Amino acid sequence: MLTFIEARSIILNSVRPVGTERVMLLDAIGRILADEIKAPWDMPLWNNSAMDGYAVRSEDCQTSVTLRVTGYIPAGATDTCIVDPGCTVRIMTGAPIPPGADAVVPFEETEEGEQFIKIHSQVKKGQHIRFAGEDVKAGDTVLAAGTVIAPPGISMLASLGSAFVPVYRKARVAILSTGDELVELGGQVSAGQIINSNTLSLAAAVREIGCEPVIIGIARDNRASHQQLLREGLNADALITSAGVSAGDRDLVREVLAELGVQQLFWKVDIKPGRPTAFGLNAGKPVFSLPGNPVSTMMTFEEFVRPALLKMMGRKRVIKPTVKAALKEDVRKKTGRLHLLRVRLEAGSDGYQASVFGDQSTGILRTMVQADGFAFLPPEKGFFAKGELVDVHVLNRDFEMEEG
Ligand SMILES: Nc1nc2c(c(=O)[nH]1)N[C@H]1C(S)=C(S)[C@@H](COP(=O)(O)OP(=O)(O)OC[C@H]3O[C@@H](n4cnc5c(N)ncnc54)[C@H](O)[C@@H]3O)O[C@H]1N2
Ligand code: MOO
Repeated sequence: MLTFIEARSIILNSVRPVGTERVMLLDAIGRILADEIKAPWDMPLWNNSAMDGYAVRSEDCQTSVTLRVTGYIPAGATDTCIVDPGCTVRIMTGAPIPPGADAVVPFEETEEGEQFIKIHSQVKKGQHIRFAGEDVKAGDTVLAAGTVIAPPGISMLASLGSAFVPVYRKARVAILSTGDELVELGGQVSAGQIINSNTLSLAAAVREIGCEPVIIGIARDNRASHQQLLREGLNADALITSAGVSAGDRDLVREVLAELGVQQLFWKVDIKPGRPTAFGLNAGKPVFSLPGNPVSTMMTFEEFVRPALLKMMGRKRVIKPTVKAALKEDVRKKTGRLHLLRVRLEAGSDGYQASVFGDQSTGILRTMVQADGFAFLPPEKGFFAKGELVDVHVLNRDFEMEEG
């Protein structure tokens, strides 16, 4: 059977970015830049003051000096005035440095009179001036292709006049649940039935990473229903199904996918949970068949589907960060399979600690709701002592934030 790493590699080697589009700058937040952005001009465009104060000629100010105030330049001024020897000009932060001046003295370092000011400290040439091009030079690459666009990137693009930005398109991801026992949220739940939560957890997970979920519905446990809805799902950029992939009598997903031309690349991975996971390609588009237990569905999404979808949207870093964490208690497991345990994390001065705090059965949703990460317990070992370091995939970093 395939190992976890082998299965994930097959998936990641099979997917490609879905394509690009241009969006308005504000809509680019959180998206991935598709082309590098070069600066069309210097930033700042001209030498300007970094302080509210006086623009001076530094050579005049090597000892205590009195200077005549001959002008005033606010930010945004278009006409400027020359600073002659023995003179100074009042200047505001962001205003252009006037000809003649080569330094700025902040108000606090002057003694201000009506028409004269006194400066007692020595002034260095260039002090408190922001020079043209000191931040960015025309032609510099300011954002590389593949950058996740965050507010600082938006600021840079706005400053350089980019109203529209080339980004990777959002992948459209079809989601199909399967099973006769399922009822849609809001419907009447009779004996033997359960609410279709997988569609919603998957749609939420898909949306959380910036893809567009396309909810296909529920395929019932017969061939015709599977054929109709799987075919519909195959129109999207990717298809995720849940349930119907293990050894049950009515586990039809793989069979019908094969009939529809999907080439299966693997079925079954040596992990717990998630063993019945299958993966295939339909004309280059990925098809993920995840096990139906809601916990297994979400864990296999996190570990197999999420990295693939991120790659399809142009992301380079797609695998969750791994930290080493010390187990807070002894843990036993069967040997033979890689086990992914839902753990809570604590960050202390000695590093991370992981507690296996709840029932790890795949039927227990509550443990999933409270987990900060998945601890990876390797196949060959059956006992892990308290204090032993294990690899943990961090689900989110909220546990490291402080209460306010
Ligand atoms: N003989 C074997 N039996 C099972 C195996 C096996 O290898 N051999 N694997 C077990 C494992 S592990 C898992 S996981 C499950 C997964 O099987 P399926 O993917 O075929 O899923 P189902 O059996 O249809 O459903 C499992 C479970 O999840 C509930 N479910 C399904 N869909 C949804 C949904 N959309 N929303 C909420 N809950 C859902 C379903 O009612 C079942 O309780 O198979 C084991 N058996
Ligand atoms: O692999 Mo199943 O996914 O153990 O619950």
